[in-house]
Formats: sequence, C-alpha cells, structure tokens
Amino acid sequence: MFLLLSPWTLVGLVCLFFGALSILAIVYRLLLHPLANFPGPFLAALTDYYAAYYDIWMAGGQVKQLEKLHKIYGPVVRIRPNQLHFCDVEAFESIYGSSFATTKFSPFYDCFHDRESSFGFIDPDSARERRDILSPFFSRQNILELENVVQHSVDRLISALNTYAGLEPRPANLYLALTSTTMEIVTSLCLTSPLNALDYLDFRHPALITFLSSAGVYFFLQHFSFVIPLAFHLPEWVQSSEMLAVGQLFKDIEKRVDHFLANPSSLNQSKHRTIFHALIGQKSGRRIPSKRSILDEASAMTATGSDAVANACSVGIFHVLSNPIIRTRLTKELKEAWPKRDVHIGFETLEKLPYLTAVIKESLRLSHGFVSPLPRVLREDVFIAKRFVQAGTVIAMGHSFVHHNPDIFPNPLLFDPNRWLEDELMILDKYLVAFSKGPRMCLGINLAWCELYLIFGNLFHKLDMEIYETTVHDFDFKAYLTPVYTGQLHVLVKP
Ligand code: HEM
Repeated sequence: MFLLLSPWTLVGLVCLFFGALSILAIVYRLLLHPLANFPGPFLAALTDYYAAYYDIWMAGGQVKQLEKLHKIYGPVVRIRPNQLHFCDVEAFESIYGSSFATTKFSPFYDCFHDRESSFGFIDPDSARERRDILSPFFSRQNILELENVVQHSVDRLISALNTYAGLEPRPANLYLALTSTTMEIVTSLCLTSPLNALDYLDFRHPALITFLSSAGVYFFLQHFSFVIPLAFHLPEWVQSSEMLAVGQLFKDIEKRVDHFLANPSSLNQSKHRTIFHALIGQKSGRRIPSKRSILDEASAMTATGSDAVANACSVGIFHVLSNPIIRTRLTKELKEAWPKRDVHIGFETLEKLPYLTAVIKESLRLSHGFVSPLPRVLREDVFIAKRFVQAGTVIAMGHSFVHHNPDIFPNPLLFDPNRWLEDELMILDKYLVAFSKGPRMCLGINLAWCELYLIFGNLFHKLDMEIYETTVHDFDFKAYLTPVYTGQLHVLVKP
C-alpha cells in the first residue's frame, strides 16, 4: 500500500506519527508520570535535554542551577523527567546509606568507559564481589605498610617545588604539581606503573593534561551516548600527542596485565602488592576477572584516585596561605610535633595532630570530593524527605548541598578549621560526606587520608610558600564529577 503513496505523503505520515508520539510523551510526562506532582521547571519535566543544557552549554553548570531551583521549589525538585534532586541532609543518608535498595544509574556512569570496575559496576552484587576482593588492599593496615610509596612521591614533590625557589623565585603551578603527585601515587601504589609527571617541565605531563582537560567530554558523552564507541576508539592519526600519551599509559598497563595473566607467579617479583595481586593472584575458589575487567579497574583507579585528593589539597593550601592566623597555628603545631625536619614522621603521628586534622576536614568539606550529584535508581518504593517516591525513580543529592548547609556548618563558605575543634562530640563528622556513604562509598578512603596527611604535613613543615596571582574566584568550579576549577593555584616557593 505504501508503494502507492507519493514520497511527500510518506514523509508527512512519518512526521504525523512522530508528532503524535511526542504529544503523547509530553502529556504522559506532565500529567501521568509518577513524578508529575513533584515541583520543578516545566522543561526539566519534559526532557532530559534540560540537564544536558546545564552540563554542556553552561559548561558544568548543573550544581549552580540546582542551587537556584531549590531556592524556588524547596527541598525536592524534579530535575529530569524521571529524576529528583534533594536538598535535605537527612535525605543524603537515606539515598546513599544502606537504608534503601538502589543501583547506580547507568546513563551517568557508562560514559566513563570502565563498566566492569568497582567504580563502574551498576549491579550491586558485582560491585560487592569486587569490593570484597579489593578491600584488603585498601585496608588501613595495608596502606600503613605501603606508606613509604606515598612518602616517596611526597618527597619528590617537595624536591620539585624546591627547584622553583632561589634568589629570584619563579611561580610554580601547585595545582598541577599536586595532581602529578596524586597520579604518581595511585599509579605506582595500585599498578606499579608510575606516571612520573613530577619529572616533567612545569608538571605538564601530556597524559595528565589530557586527563584534566577531558572532564567536560565525559559529560557530553553522558547525554549523547551513541558517540561513546567512537570517542574511545579514535584512530591514532586523529589523536593529539596528549591523547596518544594517555593511550601509551594504558598500553603499558595492558602489557603488564597480559604478562601477569599469562604468568601469575611473576606477581611475586613486584616491589609491593598491587590491585593486580588481589585480582589475579586470588585465593583459590574465586574466579579471575576477565582481562577487560582488570583493565577497567586500572583505568577507574587512575581516574577516581587522583583528582579529589589534589583538589582537597589545592583548596586547603590556598585557604591556609591566605590566612596568617590559620597558617601560623598549623605550622606551630607541626613544628612542635616534628622537631627534626630531616626525619620522616609518619601518617600515624600526623593524624593525631588536632589542628592539621581540622584543616584537612575543612579542605575536604570545601572541595566536596565529587561535586556532581551521583544518581541512584530506586529498586523499591520509599519515603524520602517525607515524600513518597516510587521504585524506578532516579534520585540524587550533591555533596555541596550537605557541605554548604548553614544549619550544620554556619557561615558555610568560610574556611574555618575551628568548627571541627569545637565539635567535641564529633557530630560534624557525620556530615562530612566527601567520600559518600554506604555500600558504594569511596573504596580508597584510607589511601586518601594517608595522602592528605603526608602532603599537608610535609608541605607546611618543609616549605615556605606564598600565593601567586590566585584568588578565591579561581576556585569557582564546573561540576564535572569532581570540581574542575576555573583557575589553578600558583605559589612562590621561598628559599
Ligand atoms: C580525597 C580523596 C577522595 C575522595 C573525596 C573520594 C570520593 C569518592 C566518592 C564520593 C566516591 C563515590 C562515587 C560514586 O558513588 O559513584 C568514590 C568512589 C570510589 N573511590 Fe574515591 N575518593 C578519593 C580518593 C580515592 C582514592 C585515592 C582511591 C584509590 C585509588 C579511590 C578509589 C575509589 C573507588 C575504586 C571508588 C568506587 C567505589 C564504588 O563505586 O563502589 N578514591 N570516591
């Protein structure tokens, strides 16, 4: 029958069909959808491209927009046709804690292209199984045993920064120096393939620069997922030298994994245990993960394990250097606990220093860890913030909505370590959610604390620094999973 119709009539019929479908979808989303009664902007209820506009066009502007929406609509806002965002501190515990059955929301996570890793698993059972395998490696005991690996990179950071001192000191990009350090720690400790970015001129290792500049691309891929296969398989001739450097890093890791898989006993020759020992040299009875999954894990560790530590250090160091009272108190505490500068003092000693601890907690609070709201799909009907929410709904609450809550942290934008010292019952600790909560909370938390104490302790004890052409506005951020700051912290290192 269609053969008898003219091409124009056919086009008209197709348009009519899709037009009718769109009208039905609009009516459903606005009037009949389970979230139809939740407040929020009309366009957000209608289409996912509302969120895409803030992620892509407004370059990581989602969190700022959410702040505005909560002021207008209250503690629960419909931010996509099937997604709610909460601004209620108790809701945070419910969403991410163990109270409700949830899964990660795959359209958000798939773009990171590490689906078979502890970070990327959507299915909670696979995530739990992987966590059981890797937890001993990230345990406090094991991190204490590997502390010398962290200390080694921190010593290299201090030496590298010292080269910027001199009679006429030149400014050092401390943000890049810190990211180089945390990337080196995670790649050497977890993979024994250190990315020696600290050796590069002005800390500009091409792979590091690619990692740091590609955050926005992932958010583009989130909304246009059909591009993902293309984006991750670009032919080498169209890749920049920076992109090729990332490719080389992962080729080296793949070679190492091939070697370990073919010859597991060679793991015994490594200088120390790595995630490969946990994954490949497993206890009998457990199946060895696929090569794809081991590579995904290596890639997830490299990505999740470096930014957040470097961001917390950048934010904290900036605020300490900006405030002579905080700086004097911190350096005095360090001097008293650490009389001989040339002798190392370890993580276990540093973590007992109350003011240093308060400075680190405040740095984590103001850097948020991950700043984009981390979406979860509800697998059961529940009440959150006194509202009934049906199974299948996507729910999220960004860390900054806890960390900036003035009822919990009065004057929330002020960097004030004293708030942690005055909190004798440690009630505030519950609201420091940089590492998230519950079954999918940060797996590398012990390593992160070890890095934070060694970096803050050593930098403030061993170097005299001064901020160089950096203001608080350089810490305005784009929400690309972790905050991506509009500027970078520069310092002058005094001789
Ligand atoms: C200050 C430093 C850090 C902060 C604030 C932080 C924060 C977080 C947060 C908020 C999550 C939850 C992500 C989600 O729900 O999707 C997470 C997950 C994760 N983090 Fe960290 N992280 C830090 C350092 C590290 C380090 C050093 C490592 C290890 C190399 C690491 C490894 C992981 C892994 C493997 C996951 C996935 C866990 C899962 O989904 O079950 N993190 N981290």
